[in-house]
Amino acid sequence: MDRPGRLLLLSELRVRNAAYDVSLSWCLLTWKRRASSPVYRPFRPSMSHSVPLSEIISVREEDEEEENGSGRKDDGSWKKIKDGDRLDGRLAFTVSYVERCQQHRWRCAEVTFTCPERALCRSWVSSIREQLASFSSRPRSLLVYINPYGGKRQGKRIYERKVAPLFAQAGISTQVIVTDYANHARDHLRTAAELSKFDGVVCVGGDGMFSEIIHGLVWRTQIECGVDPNCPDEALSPCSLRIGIIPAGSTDCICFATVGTNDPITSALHIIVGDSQPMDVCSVHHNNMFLRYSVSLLGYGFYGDVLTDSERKRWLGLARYDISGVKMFLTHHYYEGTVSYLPARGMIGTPRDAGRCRSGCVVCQHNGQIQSDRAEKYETEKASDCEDDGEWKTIRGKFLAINAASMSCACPRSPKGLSPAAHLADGTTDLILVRKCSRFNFLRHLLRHTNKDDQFDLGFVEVHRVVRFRFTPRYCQSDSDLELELLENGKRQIFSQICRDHPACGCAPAYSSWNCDGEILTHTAIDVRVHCRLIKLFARGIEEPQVFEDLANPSAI
Ligand SMILES: Nc1ncnc2c1ncn2[C@@H]1O[C@H](COP(=O)(O)OP(=O)(O)OP(=O)(O)O)[C@@H](O)[C@H]1O
Repeated sequence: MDRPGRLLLLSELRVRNAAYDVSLSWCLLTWKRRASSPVYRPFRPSMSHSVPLSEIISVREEDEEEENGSGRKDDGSWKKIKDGDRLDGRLAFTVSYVERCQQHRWRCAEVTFTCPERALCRSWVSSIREQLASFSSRPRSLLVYINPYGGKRQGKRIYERKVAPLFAQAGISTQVIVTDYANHARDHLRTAAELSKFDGVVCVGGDGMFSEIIHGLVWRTQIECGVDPNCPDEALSPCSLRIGIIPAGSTDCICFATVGTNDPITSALHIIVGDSQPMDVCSVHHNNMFLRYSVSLLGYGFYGDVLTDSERKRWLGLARYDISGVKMFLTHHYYEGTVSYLPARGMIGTPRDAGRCRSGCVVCQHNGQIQSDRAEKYETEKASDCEDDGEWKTIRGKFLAINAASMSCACPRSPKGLSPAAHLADGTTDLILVRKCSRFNFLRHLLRHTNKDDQFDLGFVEVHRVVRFRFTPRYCQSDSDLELELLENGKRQIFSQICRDHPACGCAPAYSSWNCDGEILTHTAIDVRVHCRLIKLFARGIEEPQVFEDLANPSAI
């Protein structure tokens, strides 16, 4: 069998009139400048470049016009060719590849090689094309949904100008649907979409649009696999199609957490090279009735109230979140209820780790394996109480906020996010309980989302890594629960309840709402279960700066 590093081609070719030794192996394309003089030249550009084949976007033979220096590109546009770039009638080919820029951005770079003979040029082009065609993870056909009203209403323009040309260059065929109404994409995916024709689904929009896509895709997968989506105890079947996100919304939190930047070109390149990032999805039920899926934040209390209030102020644009945030902070409502949860057992990592979920995360890999082993065991043993072999814990109290973060929820506004050490694909969610405290203390907690201090290192905040949880607001608790509480707390409690039920007195409301990835849920009593690695994105997680720098400057490797 051939070894991965085996050399496929080695030739002396020219790049900008300089001689280079160019080699092609199964994993790398390398071009190294031939030493013309032994004199040390510190300011000369790097002498050696390497590009992983997996990051080559396309290769094309230069046409006659370009060879003759007329400078016409394949797509009909014109580009400037400097004198040194003129190819003087010799045959040449151009390789487009991923180049890393600052802040996790990717760009498409090009290098043109000039060959001494036509046959050699053809051999190079066909060898590189053969290698690219052998990458089975690369999508060939994509179903694209564009929300024309997301964010600044630039979705269509962003796709047409920045993304479609790259897909065409990489030879990807597309079916594009511009949505006509909210939930158009979800409904199309649930029923009409011929999914067998595609290798992936692309969402051009924000987090709300992404949520539509997963609701359509996850639902469709369950129906096709015979799983009842309304049953909270059923393990959901993973979706086979990957999802790409081209950010064109207002916050684009999911894109930021999985790619490290909100940049349409970077996202398009991750799709083209066929990246794959698994991701957990939480199902949210109320009494055996499916409500929604969530991938980022479920928030009751503060974050639920901010969303509810901001929805009434849509006309204010993005400023509505800040205004509602300040208003809800000053209002300082707290809510009573019971949280029960199933802690994550036998897994590595805690919500207070210093390490972060990054590309190739070992915590996700380890915990994901444990979860799939358990799921297999469950399948073979069919143990009805498999889940209950863990111990449910219960906390009753008054809370300013109850948050479940299935990912860090980092975004440009809050670079650390609500739970900085949360993982994308470890099968858990971080349950954060902020108990009733003074406004000053709550402000301290909120400010820690933006600075370096540990936001959980406060007496009134607790955090648990869980695989399932339930919440019941106080006034949904059973009569016997309430009687017990009243007996415990004495007569004063009865008057407080009467007061709360009486709107005229203007005291705090008894219920908040759940903010589920930016949508308001219709019920407050919910049952949430994490489904490990239910979906996959065309992404690779945020790359560590070290990896990033090494690959950006491969000659240094
Ligand atoms: N054609 C359409 N007309 C009206 N609404 C639509 C249409 N297509 C999609 N939507 C809805 O628009 C909502 C918002 O879209 P999207 O998430 O793309 O942008 P955003 O809200 O500005 O960004 P973010 O969610 O990142 O803050 C989504 O909930 C989606 O269901």
